[in-house]
Amino acid sequence: MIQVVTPQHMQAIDDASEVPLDELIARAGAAVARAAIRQLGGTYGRRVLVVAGPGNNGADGRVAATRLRERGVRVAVVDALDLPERLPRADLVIDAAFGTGFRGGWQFPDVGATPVLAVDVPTGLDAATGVAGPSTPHAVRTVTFQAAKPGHVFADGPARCGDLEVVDIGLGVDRADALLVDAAAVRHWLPHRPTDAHKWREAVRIVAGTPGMTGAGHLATTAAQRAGASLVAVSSPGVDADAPVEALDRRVPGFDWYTAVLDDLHRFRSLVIGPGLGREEHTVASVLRCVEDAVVPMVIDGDGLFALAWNEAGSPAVLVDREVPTVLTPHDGEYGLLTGRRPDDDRLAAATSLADTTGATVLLKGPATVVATPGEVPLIVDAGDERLATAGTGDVLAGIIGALLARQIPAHRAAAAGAFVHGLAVQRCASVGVIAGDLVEQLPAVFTDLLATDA
Ligand SMILES: NC(=O)C1=CN([C@@H]2O[C@H](COP(=O)(O)OP(=O)(O)OC[C@H]3O[C@@H](n4cnc5c(N)ncnc54)[C@H](OP(=O)(O)O)[C@@H]3O)[C@@H](O)[C@H]2O)[C@H](O)CC1
Ligand SMILES: [K+]
Repeated sequence: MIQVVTPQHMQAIDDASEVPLDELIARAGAAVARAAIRQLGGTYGRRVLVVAGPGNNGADGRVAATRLRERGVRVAVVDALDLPERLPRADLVIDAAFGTGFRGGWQFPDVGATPVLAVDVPTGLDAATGVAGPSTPHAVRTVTFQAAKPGHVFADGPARCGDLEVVDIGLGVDRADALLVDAAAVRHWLPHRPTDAHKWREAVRIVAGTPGMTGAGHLATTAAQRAGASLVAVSSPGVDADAPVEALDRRVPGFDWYTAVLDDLHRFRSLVIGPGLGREEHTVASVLRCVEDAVVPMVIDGDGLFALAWNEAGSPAVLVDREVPTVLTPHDGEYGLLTGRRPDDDRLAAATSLADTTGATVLLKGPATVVATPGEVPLIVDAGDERLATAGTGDVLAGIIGALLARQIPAHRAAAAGAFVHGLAVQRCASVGVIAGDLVEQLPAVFTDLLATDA
């Protein structure tokens, strides 16, 4: 997995390093030159323009200019603080104006359609958050050093950075602030089905869907089945017996459905609660009883999160007291309900603080999803795309995570693996018109591909 380190932490690593700064800059600049040559597809006859600033980012760019000239590339270097009226023509612009030391108020020049290669970050992109400035260029490639920064992954980062290349310049990273989840990691986390398997061994209990929202129960159920649950039992409180739910259906009518759920919960390995449950007072009360008394790993999603938030004074307490893992899956609105404040631009900090106050695993959904658990290095999943912002996809994710928990994957990894698989599923879907059920259909192929690939 790629390590992600905050800019402040990277500065501390630099300061503590025995490698002199000049040497780090020499290595960084050489790596930028190599990336430029790859981008240009050669050296002969190629022209490069380096926009170089006054700090170390500019120094990286000037070293790259020297290396490129040595290879026969025609290079012009312009000073970012003294730009000429007309920029020299080029096949590639290297943005070495400013990196992590930028303090705003400087505009990157208009380079028209010429591709931009960014050194460390495209100028003006906040390396801590990924928020772009007014003139931050859209780079085709960004070369960064030793570790990715949160800014490469969140907010405007992916769109502004283009392809991200992380180059080893010989700094030892003591600890990552987060890890970017990849296929090799997820493959490693997925257990093989044991030879002594039986249908109760990886059984998932789901409480999801109500009259008018039975689809949520169906999506969570089929997703859990396709993600390897050996048996799924779903309760959709209040849904009458004629409603079309295809999975094994144990409907629980009435108010105090929690007793029925808790009574045979010992047979199950995980519980998913919340998708499409509704927000009635008795639903809230039943959810809270389940959270208090269920002694299996649990995913709380959708209206289950609302129930926790509704119980304003007690919501962290009811979670802190749980002795088995809990996974919360909020989007920004639900995060706001739970904490009283929507997450700010520092999404790693937002997920971590909710995990710390609740003791739960928090999966904060977004274009880059963060998974935080007390005592664990946060995981970032950027596998999906904007088509996941479609009704019902969250129900699918909750079902997948429920199945992975039932398969005995620890909560932190189960949540991240679930988000990763969910992201791969949308990538496999036809380009437009994706509905949540399509993700479920893709799951067998996603797991097959994951397990088949060597990496
Ligand atoms: N381990 C690593 O990742 C390494 C990264 N390296 C590169 O170093 C830069 C960070 O270098 P730094 O010198 O700290 O910062 P910058 O190059 O971004 O720029 C700071 C200087 O620019 C001045 N500045 C900032 N904003 C403006 C502005 N709007 N107008 C004018 N001048 C500006 C700033 O002046 P101050 O007055 O604020 O001090 C500084 O002079 C990192 O991004 C990597 O590219 C190294 O290669 C080492 C290892
Ligand atoms: K830059």
